[in-house]
Amino acid sequence: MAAGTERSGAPQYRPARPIAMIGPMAVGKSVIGAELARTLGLDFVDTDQRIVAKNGAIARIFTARGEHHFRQLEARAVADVLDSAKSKVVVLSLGGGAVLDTGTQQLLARATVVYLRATVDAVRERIVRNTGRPLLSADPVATWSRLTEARGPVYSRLADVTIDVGKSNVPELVAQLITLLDAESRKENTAP
Ligand SMILES: Nc1ncnc2c1ncn2[C@@H]1O[C@H](COP(=O)(O)OP(=O)(O)OP(=O)(O)O)[C@@H](O)[C@H]1O
Ligand SMILES: O=C(O)C1=C[C@@H](O)[C@@H](O)[C@H](O)C1
Ligand SMILES: [Mg+2]
Repeated sequence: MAAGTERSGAPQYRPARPIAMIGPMAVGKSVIGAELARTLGLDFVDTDQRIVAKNGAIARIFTARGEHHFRQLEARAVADVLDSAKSKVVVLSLGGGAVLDTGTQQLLARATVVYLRATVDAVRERIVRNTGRPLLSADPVATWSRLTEARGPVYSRLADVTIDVGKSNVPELVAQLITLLDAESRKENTAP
C-alpha cells in the first residue's frame, strides 16, 4: 500500500494549508503538482498555465512585453491564490523563477513549500529540445545549470520539504511526497 494512503487507497494526509511546488525548469512542478492534487482530491493551480490562458504563450510575452512584465503577471497569479485572509487549500505549481519576487517569497510563508530538486542529468533530455521556455532558447544545458545554481539557495531557504526527483517516475514521487508532507504537517502541529 502506498505511503500516506488508507487501505481504500484514499490518502490519510489532509493538508491544512496550500501546497506550493517550487524548483528549476523542467523538474516536474506541473506534472507532479497536478498528480499530487488529483491524489489528494484538491484543486490544482499552475501559475504558468493561468498566465498563458489569459495572455498567450510565455515566449511571446517575453518578446512582446519583456521578462519584467512576465514577472509581474507571475507575482499577481501567485497572489491571486495565496493573498487572502484564508487561502484555499490547493496545490499550486509555480514557474521556475517565480520565487525571485520578494512579495511571492513572503506569501509562500502561508503555504507548505515543496522544493523539487534535480541534477542537470535528470532534466537534460527534457530541456535540449525546444520546450517554449524563452530562457532556455540558447544553450539550454549551460543556462539551466547556471540559473539553478544561482537560484538554489532561494529554493532551499523557502522549502519546508525537499525531494530529489532523480530518475523516479511521477507516481513514485507523489507517494514519497505524501509521506514527507504528512511528516512535515505532524511536525508543524506539534511545534511549540
Ligand atoms: N518524474 C518524471 N518522469 C518522467 N517525466 C517527467 C517527470 N517529471 C517531469 N517529467 C516530464 O518533463 C517535462 C517537464 O515537466 P514539467 O512541465 O512538469 O516541469 P516544470 O518543473 O513544471 O517546468 P517549468 O518550470 O518550465 O514550469 C514534461 O514533459 C513532463 O511530463
Ligand atoms: O525559470 C524560469 O525563469 C521560468 C520557468 C518557466 O516555468 C516559466 O515561468 C518561464 O519560462 C520562466
Ligand atoms: Mg511548470
